[in-house]
Amino acid sequence: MSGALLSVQDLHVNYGRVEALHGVSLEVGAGQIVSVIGPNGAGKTTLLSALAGVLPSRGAARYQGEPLSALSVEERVRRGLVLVPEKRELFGSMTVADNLLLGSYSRRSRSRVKADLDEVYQRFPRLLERRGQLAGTLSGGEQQMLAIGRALMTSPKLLMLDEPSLGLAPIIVREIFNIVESLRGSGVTVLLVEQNARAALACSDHGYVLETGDVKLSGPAQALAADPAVTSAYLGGESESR
Ligand SMILES: Nc1ncnc2c1ncn2[C@@H]1O[C@H](COP(=O)(O)OP(=O)(O)OP(=O)(O)O)[C@@H](O)[C@H]1O
Repeated sequence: MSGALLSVQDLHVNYGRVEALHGVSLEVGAGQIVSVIGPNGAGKTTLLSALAGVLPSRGAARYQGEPLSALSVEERVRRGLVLVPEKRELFGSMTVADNLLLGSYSRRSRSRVKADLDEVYQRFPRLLERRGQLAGTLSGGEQQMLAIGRALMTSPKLLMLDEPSLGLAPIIVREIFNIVESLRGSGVTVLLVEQNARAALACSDHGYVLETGDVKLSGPAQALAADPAVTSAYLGGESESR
């Protein structure tokens, strides 16, 4: 894919002497939703942490055509490469509104912050209702919405979501994936890491299967969801159309 927003080639990441990613390559085109699916320990979180710059890596990754290695963690965020981590990392003793405002800490214009906040509340009416509530007292699904909402306050171009469905009831998972899908219409590109392969592939354009630090399969999400190797390992043995 030429002109990809993110292009990763032969990415290696080590934890000490143990290599966790053995040369991962992937591309994310502007406006796409791209999923990385795979089992526990496959290296999904490691991949996103390396792309966010919080883990050192080797290989060639380019974001907006520029070598990622030249960009600090802060510079990546400033340019719109934003990670919503698996553990959500909210400030539990601060209110919903204050957590959201923390996402806009680098913004100078108050009117822009206000506009972004209004947009987040429009997308997540539940956060508006609970704006004065302490983040630590929210349900798991609400906390995930807050984590995504806080990331949206940074005006991301490429939002990297690490297992947004983790620990959530199926009905809430559907709500979260509807939100992810709605981001496409807002010009936000998404790189989604998920163990819930069915839900992830159903809302994605393209998918990669990561196993023990290697990309084992990749292709259009619909084709992957119908691939017997994927259905037997990740989709409970049945192929299902979108
Ligand atoms: N801080 C660490 N130190 C040493 N090894 C680590 C560390 N973090 C992860 N690993 C190892 O790296 C490999 C990839 O882990 P990673 O957390 O990236 O997988 P994952 O696909 O995100 O799994 P999960 O879905 O369980 O979060 C695993 O073998 C894991 O044990």
